Amino acid sequence: MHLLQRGSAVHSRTAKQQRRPSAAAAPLVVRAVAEPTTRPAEAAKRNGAANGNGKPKPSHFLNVIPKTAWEKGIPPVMGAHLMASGAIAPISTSKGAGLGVEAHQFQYPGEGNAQVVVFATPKNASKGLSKLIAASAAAAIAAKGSFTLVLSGGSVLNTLSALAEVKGVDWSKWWVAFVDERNVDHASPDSNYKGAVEALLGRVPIPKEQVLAIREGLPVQQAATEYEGRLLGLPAGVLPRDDEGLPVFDLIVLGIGPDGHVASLFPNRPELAATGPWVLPVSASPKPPPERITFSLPVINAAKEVMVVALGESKSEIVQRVLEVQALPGALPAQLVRPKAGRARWVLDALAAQELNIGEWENLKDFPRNK
Ligand SMILES: O=C(O)C(O)[C@@H](O)[C@H](O)[C@H](O)COP(=O)(O)O
Repeated sequence: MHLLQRGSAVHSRTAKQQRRPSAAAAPLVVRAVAEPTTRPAEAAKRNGAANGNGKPKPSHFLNVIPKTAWEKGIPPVMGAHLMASGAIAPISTSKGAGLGVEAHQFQYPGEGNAQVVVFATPKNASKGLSKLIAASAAAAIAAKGSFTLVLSGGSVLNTLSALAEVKGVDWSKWWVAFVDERNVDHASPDSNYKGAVEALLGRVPIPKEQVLAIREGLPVQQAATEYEGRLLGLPAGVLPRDDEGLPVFDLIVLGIGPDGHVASLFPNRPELAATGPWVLPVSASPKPPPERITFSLPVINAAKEVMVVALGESKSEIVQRVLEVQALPGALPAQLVRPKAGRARWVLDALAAQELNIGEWENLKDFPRNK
């Protein structure tokens, strides 16, 4: 585990903690920010309801997997729950529309590589994130002479603007790709590329040929294939492959949507189960615009490091659900972000973290909530 910079608090849940309740690991709190404004009683009530203790929960907490969508069962790539015995849980134990879910241990492979970093304010988070990214870049450049940064769209792009102020960055070694992109022209206000240029790329001297934007004006399937082709063509010194042939990006920075989507991997959609292509076309996206391309989940999880950035009160509910509430497989794509050999970091501000019960994560009797 790594400790992070001043002004933030780092929290981890380790696989060891979850498997061996008697061997609690020491907490990794470096420096606490102002206590989050969690109201324990309300949180306990909500969490209890989410675990099927008989209390109804509001409809927007329901995780519904339409049976018709997965006739042969939920594909394993979408995540399977491990039971306390270590066995993989049955596909769904939902008794009805998400109510009364059976108790399973909330535990996934790679759990020990996850950290939550909480900054006091969005400004601190933006600065802190910039330093984390710059540190990842420096490490990658020292190790392999290049740094591959993969961006998503939405509000996270603005958060990256502080990166342009960081001193001593060797921008000439950076390569930038997009974990998802809307299938629109670069000049469109919907373009993630345009957002990234305005927030960061237009302000730093990364060579233009090292910024991989979507090709404009193609049908979405072709746009995905063409983008994947360019990634496949990158030299191994820039984009190495793992033993499964998947690309190992140095850092993927994700935002998160209110439904738990990351990149353009939306809940209970077929793209979540894709294991072949690196880049997938998405049509009829629930978040506009309707056509997008997205990295597959295995490509995201092959990265050396993934950061999920969530700032502000509007993200607090989904952050709490993803980090503390067991979802049915596929219901919360963000819960499936678990780099198989790398590290996952959640970068939050105090408002986004306010519903979390971080203090209880060390309480092995009540967390994970498996009763
Ligand atoms: O292009 C996109 O739409 C995304 O990459 C998407 O995954 C985004 O990151 C989240 O929806 C969060 O977006 P906000 O932070 O703007 O809510």
